[in-house]
Amino acid sequence: MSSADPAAPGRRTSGSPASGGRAPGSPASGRPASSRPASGRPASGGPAASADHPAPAAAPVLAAHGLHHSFGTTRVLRGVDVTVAAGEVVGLVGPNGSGKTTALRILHRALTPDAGQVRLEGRDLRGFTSRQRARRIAVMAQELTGEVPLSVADVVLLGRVPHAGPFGSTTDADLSIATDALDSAGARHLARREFGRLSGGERQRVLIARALAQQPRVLLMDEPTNHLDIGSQHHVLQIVRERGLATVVVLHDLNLAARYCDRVLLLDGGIVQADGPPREALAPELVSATYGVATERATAEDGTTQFLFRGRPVSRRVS
Ligand SMILES: Nc1ncnc2c1ncn2[C@@H]1O[C@H](COP(=O)(O)OP(=O)(O)OP(=O)(O)O)[C@@H](O)[C@H]1O
Repeated sequence: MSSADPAAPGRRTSGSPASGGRAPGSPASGRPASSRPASGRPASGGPAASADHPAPAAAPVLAAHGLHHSFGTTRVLRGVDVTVAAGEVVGLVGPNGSGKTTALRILHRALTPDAGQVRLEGRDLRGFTSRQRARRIAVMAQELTGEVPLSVADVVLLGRVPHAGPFGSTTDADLSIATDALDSAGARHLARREFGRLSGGERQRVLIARALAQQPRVLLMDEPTNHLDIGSQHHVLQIVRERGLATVVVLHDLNLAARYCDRVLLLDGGIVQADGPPREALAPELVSATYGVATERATAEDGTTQFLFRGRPVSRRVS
């Protein structure tokens, strides 16, 4: 890839704990349209009405079943299923150490599970070459590799590498795609800056642009909003929704998960405690038991869900 500057040209619940409600992976847009905000960011940044988002196809693009994994003697995942369909945004939530990142890493083969299988487009993920995987799955990991002495434009163009021809040269199409990705992520003005000198939030936007430039079918994101200001958090998740990709996103902010995800998977102790529409998977009693904090759920004037955490400890579930 050249260092051309793209800026120049341009468990299942249906809310109940692990009880077998909807099958994991079933389309999640069962979330009532009325529960979605009519619009977003305060006036335009939330998810669009579900009518704007085609219902996810029944067949998942990416499906993991029966994942078990341990690090040494620590059992981290204990029979986890994760599925995501085209156009579906699945939120992976749960307390620190519950296994979210581990599950996400298994979904793109950065980690091989002790047991369980992952299928991409209906085929065993192990049958894909790394290049074939990279053409289909983009990952925005937690780590910010800030020491890389590359410009922002170069970092975003790295997203095009899996699509490059035999000589790896950057085409006009690559530049146009990278520019579009930078625009979408609100980072075009950063194109000529050195990546390693950006702020945490700026880097986050650039890494999102790189993932978009990859033009994947599946987007895996590990806490993509953790360095972003409130407005930017909404902006980024709105972008994610608009792209219509099969997306699995690790989030700590339950208000964001409720607002932007079609389906939420609540992990605790390596077990899926709930997998369903946010209204069900994030029922206050489930949230309280999972996080050990008194939780109330309110509905704001614009119809969005707002969690209130009282800070008062309550007994946690023992997984
Ligand atoms: N490479 C590793 N070697 C040993 N233990 C690990 C490794 N990676 C993760 N763990 C452990 O596995 C458990 C789950 O970690 P994981 O990162 O999946 O949790 P998480 O839900 O993403 O947490 P957080 O919300 O804090 O990011 C933790 O106890 C962690 O210390």
